[in-house]
Amino acid sequence: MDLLASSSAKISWLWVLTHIVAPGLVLSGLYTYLTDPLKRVPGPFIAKFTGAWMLYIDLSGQRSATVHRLHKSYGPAVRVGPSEVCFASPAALKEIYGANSKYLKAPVYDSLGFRSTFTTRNRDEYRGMKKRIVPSFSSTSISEIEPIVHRQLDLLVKSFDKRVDQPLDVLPWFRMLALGVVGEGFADDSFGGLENETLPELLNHIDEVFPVLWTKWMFPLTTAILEYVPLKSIQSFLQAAPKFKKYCSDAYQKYLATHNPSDHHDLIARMVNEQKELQKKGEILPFHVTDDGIVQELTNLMFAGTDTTGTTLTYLFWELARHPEWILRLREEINEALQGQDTFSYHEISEFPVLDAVIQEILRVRPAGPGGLPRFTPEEGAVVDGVALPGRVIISCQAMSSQREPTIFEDPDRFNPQRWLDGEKNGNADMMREQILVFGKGARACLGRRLATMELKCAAATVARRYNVKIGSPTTDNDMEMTDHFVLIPKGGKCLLELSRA
Ligand code: HEM
Repeated sequence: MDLLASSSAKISWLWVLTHIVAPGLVLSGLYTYLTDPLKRVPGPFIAKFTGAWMLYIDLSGQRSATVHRLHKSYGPAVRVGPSEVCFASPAALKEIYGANSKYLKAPVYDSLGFRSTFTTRNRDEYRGMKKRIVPSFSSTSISEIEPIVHRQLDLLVKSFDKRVDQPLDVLPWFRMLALGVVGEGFADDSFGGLENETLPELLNHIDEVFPVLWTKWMFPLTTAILEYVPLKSIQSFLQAAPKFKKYCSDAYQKYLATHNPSDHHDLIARMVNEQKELQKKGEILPFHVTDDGIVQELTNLMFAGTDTTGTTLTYLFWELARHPEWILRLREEINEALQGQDTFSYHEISEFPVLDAVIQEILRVRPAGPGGLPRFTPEEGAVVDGVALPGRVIISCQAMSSQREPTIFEDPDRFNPQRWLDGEKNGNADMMREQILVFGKGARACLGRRLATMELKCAAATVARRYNVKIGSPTTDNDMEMTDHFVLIPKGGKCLLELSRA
């Protein structure tokens, strides 16, 4: 009797499975497929169902290279997840990032650093934050930072002089230069890298900040569990973001102890003065002028201005080592104009054509931010480059693809500054510049662009004038393969070159 009952129970479960569950799943899959508003957007089959495959690619640092390959196979619009589409066309660039864009930053920005101007998605909160830091990026403010750039470059050259004619990993040196500039320029603390010729611990934490915040955002449960795992390496990894922030918090406290903000007009002084004004009026402080808000803004500026500029300079001198004719042309241009003058101001060199072409080309072919800048479609949906999208779809263009558009850049993977010199003569330069996304575009474009350009040009002129550069190890080209975790990172984590006095 019992046997009969259990076998009839088995039959009925099997029956339910084959007659109800399986057809139900097939029908619901079919319904999802037929009603899927993105079904006509080409892409890998798996992307219709999940974006998880992209997480793996993201973690391996291959996102921008993979999306670039997908565009080559599928065309200018590629679906990479159930509600994520990547674009690569001039029309999409204009639509998504152009003036008066209706697309807000996507939620992933919550994990791209501390709460600050860069990460804020809400339009009104963003306006308040931006208003407060914009004056620090005016041409007057940038010219006030210029002496810091030259001072840091003097230190760099002193260190390089001691290390000529031998293989040298230039990556940490250019990172220390970049950190020194933004550190002293915004937080009144260079963090001592080039002064002590030692990589500040802060730079090791910067490396880990993005992966930590990103892991927390993507896998909150796993991260919560990891917090209880008593392994030193895991705990140190998880603590990277607070440790990094602590350096900026200490610099802020040191500034307050040594300056009277009302006598100054730098970034910290302006924020603290606004804080005091509001306190005097008895008003509630918005987050961005609280002490914590100020420290978070400073922390993000260190993040935004260090590896971007440091990595660009590293890639530049690697490309110059591979194309020595360009370092010679650069030196010739500078020496001819400066006529034996030892020092120079940015104003004197900023318009040099070869220097300008070399910098534009390195930013094009080795963009410090190669990947997509994700935005969100509004609730009512949108049409991007002829593709109809429902609301809340993540859309993006990436510098890696727009800056390698073969119809605009001949032989797009090659470092060839000549294309910019020719472009200025034949009138194509503006069209080429339209494709450049390395600093973003539109209302959310990089506020540090002017500062970064000044720093890149001064550093390129100083170093190219003084040294010849060659590849320092048979592994260098392999080490310099591009990987990215939002910011470009050489795969090998180093760049061995050999400098010799010119
Ligand atoms: C080669 C150097 C640099 C590159 C390639 C670069 C790239 C970018 C990009 C692509 C964005 C826009 C991100 C988006 O739309 O999602 C951005 C935003 C930003 N960058 Fe840079 N950046 C560089 C240097 C700097 C420096 C030196 C600073 C200042 C310390 C800085 C500060 C900022 C800020 C504050 C924003 C946020 C702008 C906003 O949302 O209004 N950047 N940067």
